[in-house]
Amino acid sequence: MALTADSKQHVEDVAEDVLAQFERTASAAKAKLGEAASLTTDVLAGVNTLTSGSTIQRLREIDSQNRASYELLSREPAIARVVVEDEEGERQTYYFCRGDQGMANLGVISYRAPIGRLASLPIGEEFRRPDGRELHVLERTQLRPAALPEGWDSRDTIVEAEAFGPITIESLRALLTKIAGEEVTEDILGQLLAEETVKANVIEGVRRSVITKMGLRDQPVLDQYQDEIFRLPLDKRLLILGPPGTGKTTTLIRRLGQKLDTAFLEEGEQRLVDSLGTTQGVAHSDSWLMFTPTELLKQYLKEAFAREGVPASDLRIRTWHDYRRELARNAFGVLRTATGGGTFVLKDGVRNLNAEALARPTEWYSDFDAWQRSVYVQESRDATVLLSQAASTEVRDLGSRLASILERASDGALASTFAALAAELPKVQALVSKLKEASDAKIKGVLNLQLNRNRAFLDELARFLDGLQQTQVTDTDEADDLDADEEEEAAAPRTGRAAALNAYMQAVRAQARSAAAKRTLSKTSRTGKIVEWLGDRTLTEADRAEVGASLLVQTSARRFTNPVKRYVDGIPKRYRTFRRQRQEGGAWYLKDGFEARDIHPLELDLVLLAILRAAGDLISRPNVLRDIDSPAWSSLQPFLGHFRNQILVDEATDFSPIQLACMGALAHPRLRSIFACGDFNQRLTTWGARSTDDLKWVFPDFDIKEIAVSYRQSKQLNELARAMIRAVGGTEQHVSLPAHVDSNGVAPALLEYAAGEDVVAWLADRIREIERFVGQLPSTAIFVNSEAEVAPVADALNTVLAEHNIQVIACREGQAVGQESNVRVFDVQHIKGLEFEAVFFVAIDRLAALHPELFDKYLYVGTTRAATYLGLTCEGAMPAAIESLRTHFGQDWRTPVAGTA
Ligand SMILES: Nc1ncnc2c1ncn2[C@@H]1O[C@H](COP(=O)(O)OP(=O)(O)OP(=O)(O)O)[C@@H](O)[C@H]1O
Repeated sequence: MALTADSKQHVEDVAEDVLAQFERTASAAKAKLGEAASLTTDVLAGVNTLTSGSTIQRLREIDSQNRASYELLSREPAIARVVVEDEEGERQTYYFCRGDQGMANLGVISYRAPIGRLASLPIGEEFRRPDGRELHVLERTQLRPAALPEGWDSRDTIVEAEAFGPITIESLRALLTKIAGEEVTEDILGQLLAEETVKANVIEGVRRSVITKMGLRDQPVLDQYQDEIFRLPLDKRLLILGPPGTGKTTTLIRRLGQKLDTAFLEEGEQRLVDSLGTTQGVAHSDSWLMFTPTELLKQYLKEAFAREGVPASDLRIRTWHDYRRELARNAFGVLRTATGGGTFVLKDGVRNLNAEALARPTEWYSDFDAWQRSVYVQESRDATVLLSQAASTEVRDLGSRLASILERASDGALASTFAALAAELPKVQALVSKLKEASDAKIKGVLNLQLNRNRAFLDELARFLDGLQQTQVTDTDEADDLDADEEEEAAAPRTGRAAALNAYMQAVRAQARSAAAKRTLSKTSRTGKIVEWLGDRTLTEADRAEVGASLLVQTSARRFTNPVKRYVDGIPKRYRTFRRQRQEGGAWYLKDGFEARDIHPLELDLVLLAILRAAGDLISRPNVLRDIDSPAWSSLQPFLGHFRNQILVDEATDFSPIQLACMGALAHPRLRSIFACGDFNQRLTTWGARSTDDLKWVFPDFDIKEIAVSYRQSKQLNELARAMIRAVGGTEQHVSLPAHVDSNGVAPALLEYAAGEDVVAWLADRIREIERFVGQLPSTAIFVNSEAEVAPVADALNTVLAEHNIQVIACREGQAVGQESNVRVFDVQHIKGLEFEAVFFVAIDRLAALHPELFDKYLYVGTTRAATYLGLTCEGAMPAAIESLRTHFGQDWRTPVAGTA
């Protein structure tokens, strides 16, 4: 394009300023890199041996941060240049860089700093500096520095000023070089050609860039709405909603990058984060966790995290599927392990939930949680009743004190009950020890008697036990649990005399207890069998009643030796009882077809949430956190290790409200920093959150922000996406295309009544067409309906495309492999959150039959992965649900679509 003479001069001045600034900054950064190395060696050499290891560690950290910043600046001296004017009419030019440190003496500031917002503001906007000065944006340039052998350049620079723009300049260097050429050349042909090159170098508006590889595109400067969101304070519960391609994930990563750097936190936040770091023993930069729905998305985002300088992202981006199992199995003992802990066996395929549970998970959870709280309180009250009826006045007094505390317990306020119970702990503990000593002495007394009569008694018992172990592999679940809390003995010995002693004590206790409670022991249980074997080699009947009574008191009193632990650890077992009761009542569960120990993943979410919230509610109280080492609260300590300063969730609408609440409960209660993004129309799970009400249930103070500029898709594909939402009855959203960008593309292509070789030939033709149009093969994906189709489709395409040396990769199980090729075949279930220049969707009519519940969502998510080229194939006719979209499609990209030519 041609600019006016004034504007041309202006742009040239800008170009000169920019390239000189790049040179200055990069040289200064390089010089610093040389200096920094020797400086650290000096400092460290000067450190005497008394300086603590942590000081040296800190120095090393600072040193490596500095080095990383200088390295970044030497490669990328700036990403934006902004000219502002203050109230007095004074002008100033700022340069902004990507990393966390700029070079203030050269006028380069980090984009992450508050004033970095200038880079995102449109011309004419006002910005108030922290010192109160108002700045008015006059001119803005977005830069992409490139170091060439002949010097610095900036590619596809976007310049915007009050008088002109935005314009895109392919090469700032070429702009300046051509000017010089104009003056010296005498050659008219040369001048004409040069003029044309100059014109081609400057383009009106902003160009869409082609996606050339698999991975989130680099977008160094955000738009003003995204920018505002990523800068919001750390201690917020934020949710960004927006249609596909509006930059939700981009904003999330940018926010994480900024918030991990304590220099950009607010003062209060910095202090809090420092103190959490000290108590938790984990640096703020490591204290985060992000959830994504698929492994593939995690791979896809890897490079974007690296660009942000976020360390070890691999370890901290997790799928809920994996993390849930880890928490439930290794941390909270909900799932069974080989060492004997845990209650349940997780079964993905178990069919035990009814439609109500699936449709109203939050009510289901609330029902369970209210039930389990009241059962806990009721059982504790029952225990105090037993204590109040004991023979000893000491026990009776304790019983009535505990009873009056529980009297005041309302279901919602267990924390104050626990606090009140805490004062009684030492007395309860002393009582239990005293009683236990006495009853143990009695039992050991009879044992000694037996040993005096027969020294081989324990060995004989051990042999009997070995026999029992072989015949009886598992004990019945429920009966044993009732008494299992008898002793909190860690790892009871399993064989030999020690095991025999243990078994003897337990069996005699069980016998005494049942005598006192006037119950009979089950003859078929392990204990029943041992008691039978013992015959009269046990307590006398009179002793049995007395010891039994004491044991019953002990059991009741033990409920109060560590009530918090009892409450939290008892949740899985309470869940099992809840399930049985509700199942009998016909609520939430199917009548039969599953075993008591099986648990569905969505049930496991429920149990985990009850545990996490129970612990989190207590820990969030300042007095609890302060006294976390005291016996009353110390059982909560392990939870601290699971808290993170920041929790992030990408594609939040794929997670159920219960899952989101679990993730939220992992956020440190002092900060409660949660950042999630998603889009209800893109929900690809049957259990995912469906409405803002679901999300408000998770956090009543969720601050929901909407963004609406759709950057990914061409105008044609945007229109198709919107029409699709209307056709399938999704929620219509406000969406607009970026201003000044030529978003015109091509109509999507449709192939009907085709299968097998015909489809492969059509795909191959379209792929070749794209390569011709673009001049290179951009990032291209082919979606198929199942894992089994991935390899055959890739193989068939490879055969056809071999003559043009186009390699097609089969991405099995959602694994993206290698960078060497740009055409990949995926099972459609893995494609959430990704973006490609071209997308083909094979046999979408079969998708309708495969996933009737989610067909429209898969179709919508699949088609919105494409930036420019979209091709759909059907084995039969286009599915009826989207027949109305037919007018949007062409057959290929050579012939224009009817009505749009
Ligand atoms: N401010 C911006 N200017 C230009 N392009 C942008 C901007 N923000 C994001 N993009 C680009 O838009 C594309 C989509 O971004 P991103 O994947 O973050 O969107 P999303 O909202 O998470 O999408 P989806 O809902 O499909 O997961 C990316 O190529 C990204 O680089």
